[in-house]
Amino acid sequence: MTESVNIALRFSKFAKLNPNQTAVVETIKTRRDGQVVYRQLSFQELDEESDRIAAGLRERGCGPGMKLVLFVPFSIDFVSLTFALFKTGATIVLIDPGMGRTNIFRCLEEVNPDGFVALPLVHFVRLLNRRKFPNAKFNISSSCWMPGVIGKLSELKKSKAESFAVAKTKREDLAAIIFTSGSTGPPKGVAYEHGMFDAQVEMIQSYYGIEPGEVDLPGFPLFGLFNAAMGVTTVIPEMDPTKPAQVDPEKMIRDIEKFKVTQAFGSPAFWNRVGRYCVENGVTFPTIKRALSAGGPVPVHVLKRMQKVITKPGADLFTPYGATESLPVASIGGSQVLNETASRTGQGEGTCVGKTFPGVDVKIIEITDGPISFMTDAKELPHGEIGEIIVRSPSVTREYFQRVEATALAKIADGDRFWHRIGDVGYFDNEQQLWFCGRKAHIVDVNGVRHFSVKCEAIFNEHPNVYRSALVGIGEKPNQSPVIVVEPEAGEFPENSAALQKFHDELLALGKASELTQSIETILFHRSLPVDTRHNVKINREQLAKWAQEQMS
Ligand SMILES: Nc1ncnc2c1ncn2[C@@H]1O[C@H](COP(=O)(O)OP(=O)(O)OP(=O)(O)O)[C@@H](O)[C@H]1O
Repeated sequence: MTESVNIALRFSKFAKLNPNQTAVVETIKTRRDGQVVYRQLSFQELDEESDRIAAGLRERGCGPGMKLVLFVPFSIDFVSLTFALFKTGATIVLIDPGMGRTNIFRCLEEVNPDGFVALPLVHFVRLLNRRKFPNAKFNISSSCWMPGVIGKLSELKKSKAESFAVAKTKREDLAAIIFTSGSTGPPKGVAYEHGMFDAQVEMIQSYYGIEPGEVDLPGFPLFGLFNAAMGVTTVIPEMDPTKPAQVDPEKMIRDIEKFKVTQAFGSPAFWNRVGRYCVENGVTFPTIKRALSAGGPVPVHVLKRMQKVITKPGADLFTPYGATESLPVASIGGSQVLNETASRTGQGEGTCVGKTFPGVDVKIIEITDGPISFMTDAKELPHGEIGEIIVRSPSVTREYFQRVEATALAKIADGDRFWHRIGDVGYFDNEQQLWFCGRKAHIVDVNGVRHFSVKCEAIFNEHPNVYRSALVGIGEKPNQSPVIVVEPEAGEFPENSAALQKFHDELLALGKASELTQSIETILFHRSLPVDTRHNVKINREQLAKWAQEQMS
């Protein structure tokens, strides 16, 4: 008999062995006197609660083959509902609330869900648009009763679970459909099989040496689920996970100190804000063993500040590299970046994302736009040459949900296995370290010469008054005009023409001094570059190109 694979099984197994360890903590409210009220569940309580919810869901007809949209905020209920759904064998559809109404509707219609496990407000919107979701009959409200719902979460929590058994999910069964952040084109539904989540948990835990009993503050909800499967306590941060750039550092510091957090995950925008506050106020994190940051390159200034904040010997800020479709791929620690690779980044060599995880294969192939059906059609490039990054591992996803064309563009068959084209460009150096040079869609082609965004921007980012910059191309490939759009550091925006001229000339001189950026003659200043809604860090260069064109005309 084949063994069942499901991260809910990992979680339950740990809960049986360590029933009293705290599994999840959430903030309920802050009293008038400033005292914060928390709610927490032990592993046993979370396991039993998710069993009862799963039994209640199953009683009402939920099971394998069903696709249910889970739309509740990151909370204890989110964690117990997710494990309950995994236990029933149903497929969870996860949508980022930050992706905007139009995208949310488009994604939901595409999935054609069998129902919604959601907040009353979501049910209200569902009711207004019921024709768009013809199959959505299995609807559960997370709080009050709504028309068309067949149950409430509070009722599910009272179900009898004595004889409940977890569905026998196989490695290839569909566990979840998770949408990409849509920073290059519309978001796509990534089909996650149970075996892929399981491999992800295994790889992340063993690579970083994450031990049961640790305490994590995950700025990104998916990490909360992995924690429970690793025996790690989750402290749900009091923040809007769709707005990491606006996180309140004081609240993060409060919880990191109170719960002696050993690990915290946040996008570079999260650490930028927290790190600045900590350095300005002399705050350090002596309990943190590892901070993690992903979603885009982590700027050197962020790493430098965090190095002052994370004081435990041997502790570091790591920057795992990967994507929704393929996580993890590679990783590097902030101290290695600062000691060894940052100076090369400043000279335009790209961002070093480190060595690949054990069990992950990465190749660099010649850059092409169309689909590549078989690996025999791809041309592998030697070390040092920039090409498309492709990846193969047990956690890499096989397809986009019902998107044949997008799947064909992103996957390459290789015998009975396959490779994922991550959509990024980069190269391997002689020490087998992977360097990220930007997204393939962001290459600017100047008379046939490819300009890679991350490499070129780094030259301008060396100016002390530049917070970040973005390379955009005006016109059609291969004859685009390159433009660099600069967001100055706070308080450094050139407010008069003399300041503007000076800043402009300094940047132009920097650009002219490097072979990579010699052709860039147009420099524009922007107060706040448009960024993605999930990590608040990926610059929307498509939108910015239109803005640049308007400015120039
Ligand atoms: N450590 C890192 N350093 C540099 N870039 C990173 C790092 N981690 C992730 N990225 C960038 O983020 C991308 C993955 O982003 P994500 O999966 O959130 O959605 P997306 O790819 O932006 O969505 P879409 O495919 O819809 O545009 C990677 O391909 C890479 O460009």
